Amino acid sequence: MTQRVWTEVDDYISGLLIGADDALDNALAASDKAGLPQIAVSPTQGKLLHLIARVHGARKILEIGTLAGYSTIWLARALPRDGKLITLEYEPLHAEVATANIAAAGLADRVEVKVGAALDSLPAIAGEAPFDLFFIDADKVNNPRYVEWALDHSRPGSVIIVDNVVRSGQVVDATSTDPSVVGTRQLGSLLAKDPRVSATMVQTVGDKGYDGFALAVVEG
Ligand SMILES: C[S@@+](CC[C@H](N)C(=O)[O-])C[C@H]1O[C@@H](n2cnc3c(N)ncnc32)[C@H](O)[C@@H]1O
Ligand SMILES: [Mg+2]
Repeated sequence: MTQRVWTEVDDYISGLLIGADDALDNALAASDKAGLPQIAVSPTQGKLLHLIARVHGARKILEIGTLAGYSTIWLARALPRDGKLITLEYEPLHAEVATANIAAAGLADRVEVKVGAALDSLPAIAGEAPFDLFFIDADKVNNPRYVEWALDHSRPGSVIIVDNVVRSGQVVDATSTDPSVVGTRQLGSLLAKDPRVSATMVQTVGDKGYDGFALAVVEG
């Protein structure tokens, strides 16, 4: 199997089950126009996030790593009208593009974009806890700290999803000095050892290439 086949199959699935979507398509176009990197989740991954949030009945979501708000829109659409999503973004330009995209998607009443380094923003939103669902997709080196914070600000049954945990397969390399790989392996150890959580990691292929995500549920 090659990248060409993975992309063709993802295109087939997107065409079949997602289709054209003005808010999401315009969000990606605005992201490209502003020169933001093309590192959002794929449409099929975005819909997976949306479906998990719906199945879970999430009312309060924390996202770390907004970019242009593509995954934010998918997740926020799963919320009830009185639900809330807080998303943390380091780059002011990314936050500006995301804020416009979220407003254009009709979700400004449910979404708050906070600008700054996530570790600096987290203490200020502790009062919003517990969150029902966390989507962590920012600087991978800090993933262990983000998940620790999530565990401390969750409830039994809260869901934690961490994106990009496969690192092109480098996650198996215990000798790696790549900070993202080291952070991901520390995250894996934390998920394995912490009795507060039960987790798995799933490898994925698609139009984003070879990757994977971690899915965890907070124990009762
Ligand atoms: C992979 S992108 C997020 C993609 C987005 N979740 C989506 O799928 O549409 C990662 C984002 O995290 C942001 N970021 C990186 N380090 C951060 C930090 N320390 N705090 C908050 N955001 C950070 C980057 O600026 C970037 O916009
Ligand atoms: Mg990602």
